[in-house]
Amino acid sequence: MIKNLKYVTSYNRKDTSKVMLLEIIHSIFLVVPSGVLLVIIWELFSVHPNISRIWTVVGIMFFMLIIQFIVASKAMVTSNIWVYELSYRLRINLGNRIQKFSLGFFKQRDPGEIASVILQDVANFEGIFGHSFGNLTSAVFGTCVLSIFLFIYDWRLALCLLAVIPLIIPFLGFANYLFKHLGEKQIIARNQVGAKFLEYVQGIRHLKSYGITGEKNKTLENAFDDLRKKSIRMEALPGPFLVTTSIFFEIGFLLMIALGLYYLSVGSITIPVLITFLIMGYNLYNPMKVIMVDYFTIRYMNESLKRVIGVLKEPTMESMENLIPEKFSIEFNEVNFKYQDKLTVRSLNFLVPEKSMLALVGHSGSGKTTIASLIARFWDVTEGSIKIGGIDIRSINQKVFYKMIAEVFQEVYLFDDSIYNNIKIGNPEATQEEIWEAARKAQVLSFVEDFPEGMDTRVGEGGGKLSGGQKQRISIARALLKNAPIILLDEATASLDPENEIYIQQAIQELVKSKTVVVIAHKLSTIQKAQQILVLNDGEIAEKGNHQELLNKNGIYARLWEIQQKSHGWKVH
Ligand SMILES: Nc1ncnc2c1ncn2[C@@H]1O[C@H](COP(=O)(O)OP(=O)(O)OP(=O)(O)O)[C@@H](O)[C@H]1O
Repeated sequence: MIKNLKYVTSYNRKDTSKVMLLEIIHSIFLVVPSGVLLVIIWELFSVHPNISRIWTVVGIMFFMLIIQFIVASKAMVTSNIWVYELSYRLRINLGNRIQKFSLGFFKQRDPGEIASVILQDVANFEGIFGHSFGNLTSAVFGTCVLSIFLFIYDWRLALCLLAVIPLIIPFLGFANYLFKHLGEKQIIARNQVGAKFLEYVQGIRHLKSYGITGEKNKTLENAFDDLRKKSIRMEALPGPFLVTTSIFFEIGFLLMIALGLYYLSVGSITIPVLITFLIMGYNLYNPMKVIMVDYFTIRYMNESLKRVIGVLKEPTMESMENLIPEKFSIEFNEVNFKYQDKLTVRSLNFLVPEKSMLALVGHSGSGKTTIASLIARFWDVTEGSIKIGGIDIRSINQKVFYKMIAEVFQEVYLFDDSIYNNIKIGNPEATQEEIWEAARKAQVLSFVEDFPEGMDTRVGEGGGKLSGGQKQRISIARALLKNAPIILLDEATASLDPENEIYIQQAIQELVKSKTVVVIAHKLSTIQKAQQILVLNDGEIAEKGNHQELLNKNGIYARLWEIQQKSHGWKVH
């Protein structure tokens, strides 16, 4: 826990020391007035009380009270600013870090989980740490200062009060153990609720269309129920152990009274000392109770912090050397790739010369999308290397790399903005003329003309107000505007109506002109002109050549070709 707190507070070391110092001063001024109380009691019990001395002490106590008030206010404001500053930095760092993760990271992790780390876990840190850090610091120092006073007055009674502490350690240890494990489970359940809720809201359209909102709602209810149970367990199970520790404090206090009375009876202490112990002794335990409660909340917060730091420490995909290629050939050298432990593509060796087209063909699950994703560096290869223009893609400057590649995949994500702005994403610096030109070439204008607001028409969340073919044409326009030298294309013509299909084919012809193209082909008729075709089988290259060479081989490709010729428009997978 200390390590995690050190990690976070390192964002603002200067203010951390300042807050600690203020809290220490605050705790000293909090307990010192009760320390000088003995002087008043002493005077009151003397035969001739020195009233002016009593007033001086009262004056000192009043002065300390004012200082304590000023320091406490300052500590509160400073620590709040400090904690909000730390959580602000945490959020910014998380945001910056997330930008550098492989795109594969987002496919692997639940978006709800990532969101809950940024929103919930950081908020947990902010809420708990701001409140408990000051309490804890002042309680620890308050206890130390108070103990020193008590030891000065009578070390035997002070020892009696403190002797209960070792007895409560095993109970605290056990409560701590329970809290850690149950807290971990509660946080997982809480994040599950977030993730399931997000999934439910995002998928509600499809759930409704299949009439299964009720079933999914049940899953959501189960997640809520799980969270309820785990939250109750987390609060209830360590509770009895904490209550037991309070009983030890009461026992310690009673023993101190008994011992004090005995010492008084044998003349070993005076009445003022015993009265001081009765007042201050009870106060000694209050900060300890605060320590216990706040310690457990801080432990709970630590579970959130662990997750935040876990995300901050996830490996990023930064460039090793920041090189910039001048040519745009693509070369695979002995590439193997595993998703987790599953070897998905193996021993891939091929070269796509600059400005030529490579088509990937194969049954569903044979590895076509994985190869395209590896070129786009959604993931890094497990073994071997991929080079662009002779440079390992891991050594290419990241910004340059993402500008070099344009993807037109089946899944098109459009922002809830105008068609014009959605195309502009391809190149935010493009002029109005360039955007209209891209829209024309990608056959976007041919459907935009039917909309009253034309290019200013809002497409709705995720492009929900457009058809699949229309969305794809916008994504081609984006790619055209990007004018990247490498195009990764996932042909999705099978689900489109004939009119849309013709438009998209025309748009693609525009897009791939003079580019290095890797196309995931579903209809073999569209790739006859490709310079190279790779036929994949279970992640390996089964056949390689151009259309005619592969037909001559009379293997898998020739069979697929024959099937597609017979059933016109039939999809390969
Ligand atoms: N994110 C992932 N995590 C784990 N396994 C994956 C992941 N993505 C794909 N796979 C697996 O890798 C294998 C290859 O998948 P890939 O998507 O590359 O095939 P494909 O040839 O493009 O299929 P399709 O034509 O159906 O899109 C499949 O067995 C698939 O289950």
